[in-house]
Amino acid sequence: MASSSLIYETGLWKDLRAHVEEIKKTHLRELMSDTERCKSMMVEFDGILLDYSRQIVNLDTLNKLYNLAEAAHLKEKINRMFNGERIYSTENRPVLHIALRAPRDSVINSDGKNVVLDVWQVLDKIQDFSERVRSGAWAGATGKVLKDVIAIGIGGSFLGPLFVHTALQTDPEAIEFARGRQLRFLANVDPIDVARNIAGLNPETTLVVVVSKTFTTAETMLNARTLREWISAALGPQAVAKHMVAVSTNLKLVEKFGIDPNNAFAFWDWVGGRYSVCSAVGVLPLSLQYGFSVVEKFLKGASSIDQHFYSAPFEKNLPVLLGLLSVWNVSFLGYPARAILPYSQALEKFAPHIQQVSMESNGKGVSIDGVPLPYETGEIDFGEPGTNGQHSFYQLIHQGRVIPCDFIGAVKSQQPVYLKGEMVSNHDELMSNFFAQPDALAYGKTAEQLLKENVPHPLIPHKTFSGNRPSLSLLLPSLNAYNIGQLLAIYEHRIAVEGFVWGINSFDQWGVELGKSLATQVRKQLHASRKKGEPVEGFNFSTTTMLKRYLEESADDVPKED
Ligand SMILES: O=P(O)(O)OC[C@H]1O[C@H](O)[C@H](O)[C@@H](O)[C@@H]1O
Repeated sequence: MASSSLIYETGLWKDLRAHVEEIKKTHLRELMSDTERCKSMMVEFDGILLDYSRQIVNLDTLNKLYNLAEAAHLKEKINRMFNGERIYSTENRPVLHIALRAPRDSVINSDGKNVVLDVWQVLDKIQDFSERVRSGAWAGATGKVLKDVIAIGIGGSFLGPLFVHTALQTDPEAIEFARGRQLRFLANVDPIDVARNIAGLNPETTLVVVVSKTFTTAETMLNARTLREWISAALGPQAVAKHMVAVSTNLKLVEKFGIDPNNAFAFWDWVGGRYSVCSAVGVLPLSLQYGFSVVEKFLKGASSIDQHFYSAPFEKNLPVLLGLLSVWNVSFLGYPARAILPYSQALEKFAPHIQQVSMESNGKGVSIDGVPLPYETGEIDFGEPGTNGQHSFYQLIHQGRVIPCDFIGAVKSQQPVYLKGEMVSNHDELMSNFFAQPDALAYGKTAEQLLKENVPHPLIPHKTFSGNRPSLSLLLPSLNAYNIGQLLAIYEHRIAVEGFVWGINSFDQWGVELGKSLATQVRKQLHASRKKGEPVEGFNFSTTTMLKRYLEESADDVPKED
């Protein structure tokens, strides 16, 4: 129980609170006119430029935030993570996703064991297996090349790999390696998702990868049984051995399911589900689709950020700066949401992935010592690629609620288009918006400006923009596998920084358990009512009414078993 004091009780926290009034006196328009200030808020590392000058901060704010980080022992916490200490206290585990992308010759010890050796043993196995599948040396039961892969998994065993796959899909190098192959993801227990995944696929040419850290997740296991049946029905039960492999930390359950443990790719309990995309969870399906060499570049990009995060001083450290700014926005300025706005269709699945990493990590109600928090943690993350989002929810961001925005853009497009006679290239057109939106949010538009433009008086209030809406911009050189790895690691570590400062455990997720156990109760009831005609019992009036109606109206749809 409570052993250390909350960061909230420190003088530094109170000092930052008091500082809010001060900073709010200056509009972002004025803050932006201070070139020296803006210059100091541009930070570059390994080709990535961060511009946070449109945050509602001055140099004083930053110093106060660095002091807060010190009071929260941020550096020590980062070191403890990198040293393999058991910082995931509620399950007494280390948090070592950084080891998943560490160079082969590096040493990261956990309990006196160099885990990098284990990591590379699995990476080598993935490389070998994916090359055999891709070449046809490992073929399906009827001798055909397994050119299509369905990866079954949910949550952390799905969102990260989906994000990276979506991002690589149009990368010119990755395209070459993916020719003639397909990768699909089956996550939802909704049978519609099964139907969509198998549509147009032939079991003879399909490899199913069951991805589950625990190998107990209800959705994943039911989907795995469903696709096992799909393969068996078409090719006979013996075909399963050639058509199904697994990724898990629980190799015993993999075997029990009927998958040869030799065809299973391990990872370890020191990898959190939502931090597992660099383990076999992501590396296996992505290597099957794009070849191991492309995926290795992705790992290298993440590793570069790991080193930077570990060693750069706070004022030059991208994840630390981003994390501290988030804490500032949430805890002091009182902005509970964050919009993730990549100006690239390739990053279409970035916001959904970060949603899990961030909201499952930092949406907590107690401190790491179990003390109820007197302040809120975590952000409400959402986002869409620009420019699509502009035509959807930006209205609210410009004139409604204040939502700090992350603008993410790339200098080079994966798929440039230059049309004759157009003013600019298609990528320039996209990026015009990337550069314009942050200023629109920061500066807004005043009634005086509108008057000068002869806007009719009654429309002036409607066309006025208050401005003073914070954002930050990340400009990447391009969006190849390496850059995608960098981006992933920046956000992973940013989220850890926030959790470290808030003094919470960013690595557990007890909040998802209650719903799961209530679903078990409902599942039992549905079984008892359908199979034995038992009445609905033990639920409140509302749930009972809904359940009865569902059972009655679907009675004819469920086939009777003998
Ligand atoms: O990989 P699995 O063990 O199947 O877990 C899949 C997911 O389910 C859980 O409910 C957790 O909330 C997620 O963090 C996890 O990634």
